Amino acid sequence: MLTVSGLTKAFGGFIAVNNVSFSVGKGEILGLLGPNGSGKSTTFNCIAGMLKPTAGSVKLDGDEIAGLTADATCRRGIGRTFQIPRPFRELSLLENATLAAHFGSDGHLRHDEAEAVARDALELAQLPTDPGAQVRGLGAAGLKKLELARALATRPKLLLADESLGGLDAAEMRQAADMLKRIRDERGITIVWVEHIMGVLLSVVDRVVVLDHGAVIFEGTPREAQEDEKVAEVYLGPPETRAA
Ligand SMILES: Nc1ncnc2c1ncn2[C@@H]1O[C@H](COP(=O)(O)OP(=O)(O)OP(=O)(O)O)[C@@H](O)[C@H]1O
Repeated sequence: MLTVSGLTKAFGGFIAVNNVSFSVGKGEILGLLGPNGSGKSTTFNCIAGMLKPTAGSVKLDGDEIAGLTADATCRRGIGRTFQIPRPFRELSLLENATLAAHFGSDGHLRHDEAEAVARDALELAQLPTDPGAQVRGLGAAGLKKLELARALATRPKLLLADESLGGLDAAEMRQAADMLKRIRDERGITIVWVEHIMGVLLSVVDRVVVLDHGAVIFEGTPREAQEDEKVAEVYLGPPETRAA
């Protein structure tokens, strides 16, 4: 469904993403991993239209989308969450999700239709749907859920989830991972999940791509990733420096 080929992004003379290629099949959950600064967000932003690639191709169901704006990629069916949630804090949860539903439909939904889509998205993210439920008072996990609900309300076929585990405790991480899996299992939504920590992600994703210094250093199953020496080196350092 998504094919990234030779994706390159330079900031001046610095190449943040260097000739990156991978693909994601329909209904798959792909984990895009790598340490801080390895180029994950830049790759993600080139796919979602927040950045224009310097070179390369991004195809969604065979159509070239590299260089399209973020609005255009959203309307093609790419929904994304942001690492740092920035909801409209003065609006209710339902209003936040309804706005996202309107945005995702490019204004083609009636308000009651957008609200129905929003309720469904909030339910999927396990948030209250009553109009009185407010953003204030939500903790880190609640804000991450709202971020997910807003992305789902745009009715994506491909969900790009950015650092969904940041700031969560172990139980909340497990819940966040299970939620992404359920979204794929129940709705068939394809997911690219960007994360710098491997942990719980490996128990949920079908395949893993690991970036380091802007390049793909590994692609394979979660089990293969756990056994791969290059991946271990990137995450744990050279063998001689690791604790026994
Ligand atoms: N707008 C920019 N201008 C210049 N350099 C940038 C810009 N955005 C990112 N970079 C650099 O590109 C490299 C890759 O950054 P990127 O944010 O994609 O990494 P990341 O893997 O997502 O890291 P993190 O896990 O910390 O979010 C880093 O060295 C970063 O400093």
